[in-house]
Amino acid sequence: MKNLKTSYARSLIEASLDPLVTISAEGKIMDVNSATEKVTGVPRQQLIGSDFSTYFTDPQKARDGYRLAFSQGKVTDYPLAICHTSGQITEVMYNASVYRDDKGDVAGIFAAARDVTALKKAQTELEAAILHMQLIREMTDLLQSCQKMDEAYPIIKAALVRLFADSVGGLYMLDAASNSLVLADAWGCGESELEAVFTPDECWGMRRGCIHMARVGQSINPVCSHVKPGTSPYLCIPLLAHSRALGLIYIEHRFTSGHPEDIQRELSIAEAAADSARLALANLSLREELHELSIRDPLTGLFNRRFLEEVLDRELLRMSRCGKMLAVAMVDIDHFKIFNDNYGHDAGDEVLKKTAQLMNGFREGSDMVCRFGGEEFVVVTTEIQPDKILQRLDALRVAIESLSLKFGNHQLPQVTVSIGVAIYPVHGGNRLDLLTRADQALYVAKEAGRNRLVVADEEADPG
Ligand SMILES: Nc1nc2c(ncn2[C@@H]2O[C@H](COP(=O)(O)OP(=O)(O)OP(=O)(O)O)[C@@H](O)[C@H]2O)c(=O)[nH]1
Repeated sequence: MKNLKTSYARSLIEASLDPLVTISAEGKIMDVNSATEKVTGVPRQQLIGSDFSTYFTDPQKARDGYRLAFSQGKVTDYPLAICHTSGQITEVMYNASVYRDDKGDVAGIFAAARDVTALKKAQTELEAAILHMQLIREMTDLLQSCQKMDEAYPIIKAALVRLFADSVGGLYMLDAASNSLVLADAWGCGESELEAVFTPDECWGMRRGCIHMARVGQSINPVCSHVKPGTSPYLCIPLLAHSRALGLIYIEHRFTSGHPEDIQRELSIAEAAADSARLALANLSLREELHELSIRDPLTGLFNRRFLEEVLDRELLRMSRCGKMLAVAMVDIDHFKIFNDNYGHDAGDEVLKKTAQLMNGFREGSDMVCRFGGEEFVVVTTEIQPDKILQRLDALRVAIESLSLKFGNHQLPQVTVSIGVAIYPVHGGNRLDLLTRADQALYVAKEAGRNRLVVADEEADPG
């Protein structure tokens, strides 16, 4: 009968998929089931009689739990990690209670472990997913407040660095003029480690218009030619808005594992981040295009009067803070009406364009040239030394005088300009005063015979 009971108890213990163990009062293993052999990788004969704590990643914590069970009579859901001889770790929760001998004294502990590795992994993944979503939301919020593309790049970069920890990557923007992707920002490496410029054709992600992942597991995806040899698995995330290419995010990433579901998760994160970045960049590029249109004169491509007024106010404030001087020069083409009257309006336009081109080439540093209206231009130069700027402006006048312009088969007459100059703070402290004084000086130049430069009179009143 006793044998029957023992055999019944053994069958029950062996039937359990959870590791079960009895431990003596001295901390030696007295009995185990086969689930314990499996989780430790150690055969039963070797386990029995050995110190129970040595099979855990943290033996001290295991001994503390054992003592707790001894003093309290039991412990529930005590977290430990069992280390297999292969190095594989199994996260477990222990439930243990004391057992007593015939006299009622505590003889040892009976402990049952529950494998919570999958649960823990799911928990970690959930926490990571929440963190990722928070980061992407934060990035989206910040991107919505950006006013320029340049402000958006560091935000996208910061989010990607955190989303793909330990990654190497780069943000490329498409330069429409040269049809090339230009590295705007890089992380996790020196910029020289990434290709600085390449064409969209060299990237499979750009060609396919979707995320391209290569060098991952068994993937047959081809490696893009912009990727340097010997790099880790990588992702190319094209930034396309309304099927217009804006740029590319390149991420060289140590994927958490080669498991398909892990790879799929990383792809989803990349897609969510790219969606947000794509929308924000599309809005910003549209806004920049509109802004550019609103500040340029369509005929000459120079800045327009509206932009001049905005910049001049800003620059005057800057000059007053740093105590430097600024020059406003009004440049007006002499007898411009003759070009229109004698050669037609298109010839007049040609003269305006060529003069504007020459003036644009004359710029140095932060000089700004704008078309003020009609045949009148304004040059603003900051942080000047008056003598030098007057010399440069007169050199501009001479250069215009030397222009040789043709329209169709006609050689056009010589183009000359008159220039009126006002200097901050000598001739005025604000935009209106300076423009008025420059205009008055221009009038004097015209009256004096044109094709000359006149500086505003220090004594005169702008009013
Ligand atoms: N072709 C062309 N002509 C323009 C444009 N804007 C203004 N004009 C013309 O420019 C001429 C300016 O002439 P005026 O202001 O009389 O002066 P001017 O002939 O330059 O003579 P001064 O300034 O006195 O030397 C006018 O005939 C305008 O119609 C433009 O965009 N294209």
